[in-house]
Amino acid sequence: MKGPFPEIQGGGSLLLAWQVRTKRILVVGGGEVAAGRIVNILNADAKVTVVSPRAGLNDEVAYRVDQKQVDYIDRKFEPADLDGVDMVLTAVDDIEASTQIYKLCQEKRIPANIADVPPECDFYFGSVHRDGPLQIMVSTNGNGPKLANIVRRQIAASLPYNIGAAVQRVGMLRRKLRKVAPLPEEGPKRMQWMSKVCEQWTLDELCEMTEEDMEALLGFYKPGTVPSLETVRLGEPDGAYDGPFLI
Ligand SMILES: C[C@@]1(CC(=O)O)C2=NC(=C\c3[nH]c(c(CCC(=O)O)c3CC(=O)O)Cc3[nH]c(c(CC(=O)O)c3CCC(=O)O)/C=C3\N/C(=C\2)[C@@H](CCC(=O)O)[C@]3(C)CC(=O)O)/[C@H]1CCC(=O)O
Ligand SMILES: NC(=O)c1ccc[n+]([C@@H]2O[C@H](COP(=O)([O-])OP(=O)(O)OC[C@H]3O[C@@H](n4cnc5c(N)ncnc54)[C@H](O)[C@@H]3O)[C@@H](O)[C@H]2O)c1
Repeated sequence: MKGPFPEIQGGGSLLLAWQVRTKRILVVGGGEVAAGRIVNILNADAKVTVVSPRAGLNDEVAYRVDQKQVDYIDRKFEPADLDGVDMVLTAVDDIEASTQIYKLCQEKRIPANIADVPPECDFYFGSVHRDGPLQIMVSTNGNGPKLANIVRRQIAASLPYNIGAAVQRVGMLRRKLRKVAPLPEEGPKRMQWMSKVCEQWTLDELCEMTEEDMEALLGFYKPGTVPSLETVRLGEPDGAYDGPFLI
């Protein structure tokens, strides 16, 4: 009999939004695949070291090195390169070197992705859509990377054109709200109110919300009720309010 709880569907992977801002990531190799990996991890503000002989660098990786967007070691991988490293990504055209690096990473318990060698990956990459603070990742769990790319593009095409901007505005409003209602015990009410704003306002309204609108909206802050953008712009609480809820 089915229980009331979600059924477990094993065989997936754990999709996370890994915060690598303060982490050191070693990229082994400087070809086309490495170039793609480097974009992904620089977009996540990681500290990046690339190790690869200069002759093997493609134009994009050479550009990142010249611009000092990454630290660079001009030679083949050596085990000491793993010192102080939090994550390793390899993209080399040398299967034996890859396997050796993966084994060293396992010994040192450093999570590693060996490009295109699934059994030697602690985690896979996915196909990612990015629009400002919004990221959507599609994984087929190793079944069909090209299909992941196709699904990702289809999802992206179906999104409202301004969704990234809406997410960015909502983030700003949430930070401001936490200043207006900072107490931990206000958390549940604050969260309910924020959810209501997201549900009641259209995406277009969320996007066009200026900082002035946000300040005005927060002047109306009262758990359980959210005024319309129109009301906020009129600047006066409507009949439903017994005045701004000031903390
Ligand atoms: C999503 C993406 C992210 C990225 O790499 O950034 C990614 N591969 C991408 C493209 C791509 N890779 C390949 C093709 C050729 C067409 C085809 O085979 O379909 C294309 C298509 C293209 O180039 O357009 C070849 C390939 N890839 C892997 C193998 C080995 C194997 O399957 O055994 C082989 C076969 C080699 C061979 O046959 O010899 C393995 C992996 N590739 C993964 C990720 C992980 C699983 C992700 C998932 O299942 O969702 C995993 C397991 C490990 C990893 O590398 O992390 C990126 C698309 C990004 C985008 O465009 O949006
Ligand atoms: N390019 C693709 O679209 C693609 C698609 C599928 C699979 N792959 C696989 O991904 C891997 C990398 O592909 P690529 O296109 O980036 O290769 P590439 O030939 O462009 O680059 C390989 C890089 O590895 C470096 N390298 C080789 N041995 C090294 C070592 N011991 N230490 C440090 N650096 C070393 C080289 O200098 C070069 O920068 C390969 O295994 C390839 O088969 C690539």
